[in-house]
Amino acid sequence: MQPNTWNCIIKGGLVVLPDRIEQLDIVIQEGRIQSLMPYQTASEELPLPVIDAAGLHVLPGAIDIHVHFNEPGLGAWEGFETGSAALAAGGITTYVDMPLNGVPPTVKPEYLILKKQAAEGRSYVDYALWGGLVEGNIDQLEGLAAGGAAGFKAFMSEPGGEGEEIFTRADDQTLLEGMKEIARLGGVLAVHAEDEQLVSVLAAEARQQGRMDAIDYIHSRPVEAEMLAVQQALSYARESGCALHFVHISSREAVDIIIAAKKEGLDVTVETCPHYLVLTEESMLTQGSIVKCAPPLRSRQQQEQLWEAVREGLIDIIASDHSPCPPAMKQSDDFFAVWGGISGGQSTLLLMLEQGYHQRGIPLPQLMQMLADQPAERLGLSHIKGKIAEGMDADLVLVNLTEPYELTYEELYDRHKQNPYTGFTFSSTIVRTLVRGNTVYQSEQGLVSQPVGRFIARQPGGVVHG
Ligand SMILES: NC(=O)NC(NC(N)=O)C(=O)[O-]
Ligand SMILES: [Zn+2]
Ligand SMILES: [Zn+2]
Repeated sequence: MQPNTWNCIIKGGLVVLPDRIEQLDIVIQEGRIQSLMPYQTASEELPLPVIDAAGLHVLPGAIDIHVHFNEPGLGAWEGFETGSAALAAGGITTYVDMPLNGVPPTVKPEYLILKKQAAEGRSYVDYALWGGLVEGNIDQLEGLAAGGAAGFKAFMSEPGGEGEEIFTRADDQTLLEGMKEIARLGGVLAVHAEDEQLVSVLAAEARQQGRMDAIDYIHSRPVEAEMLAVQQALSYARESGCALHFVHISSREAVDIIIAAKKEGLDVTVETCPHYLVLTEESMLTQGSIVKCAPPLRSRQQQEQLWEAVREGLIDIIASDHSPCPPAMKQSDDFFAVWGGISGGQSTLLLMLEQGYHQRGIPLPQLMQMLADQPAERLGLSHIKGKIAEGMDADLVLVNLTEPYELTYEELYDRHKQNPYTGFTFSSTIVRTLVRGNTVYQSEQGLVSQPVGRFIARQPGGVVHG
């Protein structure tokens, strides 16, 4: 048997397939789904350990393509062990770590190797790694792709950050030339789309006038800044032919611009995050810096329009943008100065089940398209991850949709436990998380295995396990 893979049968669960839900037995061999069999036809034949899933739903393990775990260099902010433990407890079985907020940032092949070494043997779930596109590193992109980078990330606004070699904003020329190179490599570029010119002028004006509260921060990063940057990035995608992914889109206006480009035939995808669907600018006024993010939380009306986009199937991917920091970096009277980032990695699936399925009646297969199938598709992982089908990795989450679960401070596995939904009671409980057939988390016992996660190297034209 390959290391880190397991054999078992998951019996009688309500299995969420891409287009329907069916009661099935799932036979797992060598960490892969060997067969999906009608209920009660598998367990007698095969001498395998049986996991009884009667009364539970079996979902494909969620795939979070947008987390910041801060290693190498800034493990005190999060780190692979605590970050991936939080994801395992939240039913996430694969993540893709962002190239910034670590030291050094992942902008050279040798830095990608350092990150792989930092993660080796320390992740509870499988992972891939983003490379970065920054000013002056276009000649490094081919080496990053050869090293297995899942794709590339660029910022159109200043990302901020710490360390002597921080991740910088991609100016227009870097963005366009970088997209041409990424298109040549057959890769994808993920973009933080806010117009730096507009947000920096508005922030400077506010600070000159001594206006440095949460509301001033919110007003300094209006929806117009997101729309401007989206339009600019799309114009470069048209010119370069580069596949484009917009991270953490916060407004329906930006979604509509992206959908129009999709209809033109551009290869473009759109991601939003649970915090834009669950929290509003009011939350930033009441909960303060723990929910500071860029783009900022929007109005209730914006939120409902974003939910409509989710329901209409216009949102390709839901990702956490788990972006932690030491608590001290969240404390300042100047709201512009505190770290921007929300630590929601453990609660993405719970929130989307709660507000998407329970409250808005969005079917589970449709939810899991955004949480698993389409994230895998975007990063060339979809022949091994992202759905429940024969031959796929046995990355599964058993959920009890009728058992309430309180996300207490003690239940949080991330390092600084700054999850804004702490204390919230959900209608569903994540009962068990399996990575390639191995149970890594169980609701009663918590983490129940060593870190079994593996690096997934993306090779041009396909993916092989690292
Ligand atoms: N430097 C960051 O981690 N930034 C992140 N922070 C947010 N979104 O507030 C991001 O993804 O832009
Ligand atoms: Zn961002
Ligand atoms: Zn981010």
